[in-house]
Amino acid sequence: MATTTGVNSDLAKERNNSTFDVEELSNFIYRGPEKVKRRRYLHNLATKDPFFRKFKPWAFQTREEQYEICLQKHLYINKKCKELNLTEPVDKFFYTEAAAPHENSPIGLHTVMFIPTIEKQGTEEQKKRWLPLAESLKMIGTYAQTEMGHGTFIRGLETTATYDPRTREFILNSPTITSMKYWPGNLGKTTNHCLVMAQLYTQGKNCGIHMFMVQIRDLETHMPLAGIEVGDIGPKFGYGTNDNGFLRLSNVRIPRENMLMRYSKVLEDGTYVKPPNAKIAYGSMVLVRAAIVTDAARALAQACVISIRYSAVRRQTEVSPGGEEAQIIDYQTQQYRLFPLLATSYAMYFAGRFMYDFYLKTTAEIEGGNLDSMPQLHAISAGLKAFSSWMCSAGVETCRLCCGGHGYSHASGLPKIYIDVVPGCTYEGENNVMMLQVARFLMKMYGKLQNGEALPTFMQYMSTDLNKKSCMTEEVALNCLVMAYEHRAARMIRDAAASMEKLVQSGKSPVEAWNGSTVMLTWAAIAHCHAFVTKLFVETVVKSRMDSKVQSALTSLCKLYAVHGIVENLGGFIQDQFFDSKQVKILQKKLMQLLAEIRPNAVAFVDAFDYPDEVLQSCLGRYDGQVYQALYDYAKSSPMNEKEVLDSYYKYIKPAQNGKYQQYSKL
Ligand SMILES: CCCCCCCCCCCCCCCCCCCCCCC/C=C/C(=O)SCCNC(=O)CCNC(=O)[C@H](O)C(C)(C)COP(=O)(O)OP(=O)(O)OC[C@H]1O[C@@H](n2cnc3c(N)ncnc32)[C@H](O)[C@@H]1OP(=O)(O)O
Ligand SMILES: Cc1cc2nc3c(=O)[nH]c(=O)nc-3n(C[C@H](O)[C@H](O)[C@H](O)COP(=O)(O)OP(=O)(O)OC[C@H]3O[C@@H](n4cnc5c(N)ncnc54)[C@H](O)[C@@H]3O)c2cc1C
Repeated sequence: MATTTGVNSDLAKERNNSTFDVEELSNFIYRGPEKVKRRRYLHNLATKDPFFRKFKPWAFQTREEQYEICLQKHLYINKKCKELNLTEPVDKFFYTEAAAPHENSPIGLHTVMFIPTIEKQGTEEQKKRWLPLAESLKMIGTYAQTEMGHGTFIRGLETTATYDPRTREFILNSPTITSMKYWPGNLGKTTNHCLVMAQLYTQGKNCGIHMFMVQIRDLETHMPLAGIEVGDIGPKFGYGTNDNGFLRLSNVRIPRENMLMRYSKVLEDGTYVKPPNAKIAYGSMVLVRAAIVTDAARALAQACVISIRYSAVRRQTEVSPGGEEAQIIDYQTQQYRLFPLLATSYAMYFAGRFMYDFYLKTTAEIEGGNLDSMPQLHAISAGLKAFSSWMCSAGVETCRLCCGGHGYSHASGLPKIYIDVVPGCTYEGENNVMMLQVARFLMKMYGKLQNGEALPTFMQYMSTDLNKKSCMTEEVALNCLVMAYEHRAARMIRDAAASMEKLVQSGKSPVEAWNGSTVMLTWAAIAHCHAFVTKLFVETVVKSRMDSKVQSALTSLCKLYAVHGIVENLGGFIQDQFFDSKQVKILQKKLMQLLAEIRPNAVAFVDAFDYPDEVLQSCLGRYDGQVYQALYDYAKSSPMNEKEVLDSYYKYIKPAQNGKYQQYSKL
């Protein structure tokens, strides 16, 4: 019988049975005890602040309330960050995730893209002019690139910015319905400025897409300015807190100084000066792609906390007649669905950590004028963004399904996490398109390999001997697992290249050959990302200093990640007999062993993520495991239960019971 106070006894037992100290693992995840302390301090500041608790729960809010409440929260967050002098992105991230969990900010684009784009693409003079206004929210901006007709193919954008040397102005226009800006976050009702990506025309020539600062609303009245039509695009799958918008520009004139001119320029007479690399203008997308990796990992980690704690508390079905009902976490099928996701959440956390460090290092080089690493940064960020958002979105959905009926309720907290993470598969570059960008990079690397040229370290696995067979023994060593992933990726890269070559030899043009091979190219890119993430996980557990018990437990989790990925994608690993059937059996057996090995530590692994209940906002994922009382309280708090008898009973049900349907004939 479950108790209704204190910590649920099953959950308490789980915590007693773990083989390692949870605090030690938290210290490892968040890079040391000081950082754990800091994170807790920031979480506490938010969760204990009565301001954030005064609103009704998100799931009970109308769309308009979702927007308005979230706006208040984020403006307050902005104010508090200033008061508390929280300037580091990591500090802001932790404070915000606790203050407004999975509630996409109506000023988010201002922070995540508008300000960074000015910082990275603006001249010193432009930064001086705009950044103080943006910091004080006098200017609230967004990143307006996508149009109704074009999101992926940005060279095909239709918005025009035509330079008029007589007035030294650009004239912006949306010449067609499809050229209307559509989707930019915060654009509909919140922002008064936006950075508009438009085709630059000067001296009668098209110079490609460039960024322009455009004021769209009056700074006092907030009314749209002349030539501007702007609004909210309406309800979406999620993101109700965000006013994604549309924007139509008709002969809007802006001064020449409003083109972002750090790299490309239009001189007063209209002369165009090229940037050192045309793709440098895509930098803000790279920043957000890099951030999405951590964001996706966080979503899956929280979903795992909820579903694994719930699985430890939930009992269902007598295993033997008349016996006690089992904890659902003891069903092997439940473990098979959840534990690999637990492992994936760790893998993605480490990938996010790597991505963040790599982004900072590479952009520092770019800022210093060395653009050599731009292609690598683009390939890695595009690949990890797509791989992580795919894996984590699908994983959150599986976590929800693993919670049975209660997972379908907003009380679980899982739908909210899902609708927040899944657009990551689409925005900042649709995932298939991003994988094809990775494939393009891989094909270049393959060409270099063929020419005997040096490859960057992370691509050197491509030179592996593809006739070699796996070194896998009963021990299932980590290095053999990494080699398997690298072998599969190297083979798929070669096969995709061969497919293109064959098509070219058959008389197709290179473009046709590419299009005829995009499925194989995508397979190769996914396999490459899978190998990259697996290797990173293995290196993290093998090379990092940490408590020995934590290391041993984390090694099992890492092995599960790698073994499960092979078993689930077996075709790709046995296509060239890399593994023989005996080795496949070893791997399948190992997978079951690992599930059992991880079982006693499952709750400890999720506890180590250290998410307070206020952040999870889940009746099922509570630290104390008192899920049933929480579900009951949640149901009672539903606005549908405020009245015992709803007005609709008198208006519709009662008349229908009396055979009266006249009210419908009025419609
Ligand atoms: C333990 C860890 C815990 C620690 C916690 C740490 C805390 C960290 C704190 C910080 C985290 C903050 C987290 C915040 C979370 C926020 C995340 C959520 C935010 C949500 C907001 C999202 C809002 C969404 C906004 C948008 O969607 S904006 C619009 C985005 N649009 C796109 O992405 C469009 C996609 N299309 C394209 O990019 C391009 O069209 C294309 C790349 C597909 C093709 O481009 P193009 O046509 O120009 O290409 P070509 O064919 O001409 O040329 C190809 C060559 O160009 C190179 N290329 C392309 N792009 C780039 C690039 N970006 N850089 C470099 N090079 C590039 C190609 O490589 C080709 O090169 P080649 O010719 O040599 O082969
Ligand atoms: C919640 C949300 C927030 C957003 N916020 C912003 C924002 O703040 N600012 C902004 O500018 N934009 C924003 N966007 C827009 C977003 O960036 C685009 O939706 C995204 O880039 C995908 O473009 P698309 O919608 O045109 O899809 P499409 O390109 O039309 O994709 C449709 C399908 O076609 C396929 N496809 C397209 N091109 C190719 C190709 N070359 N090869 C193979 N397959 C292809 C895709 O894989 C996909 O399956 C947001 C979108 C969402 C959902």
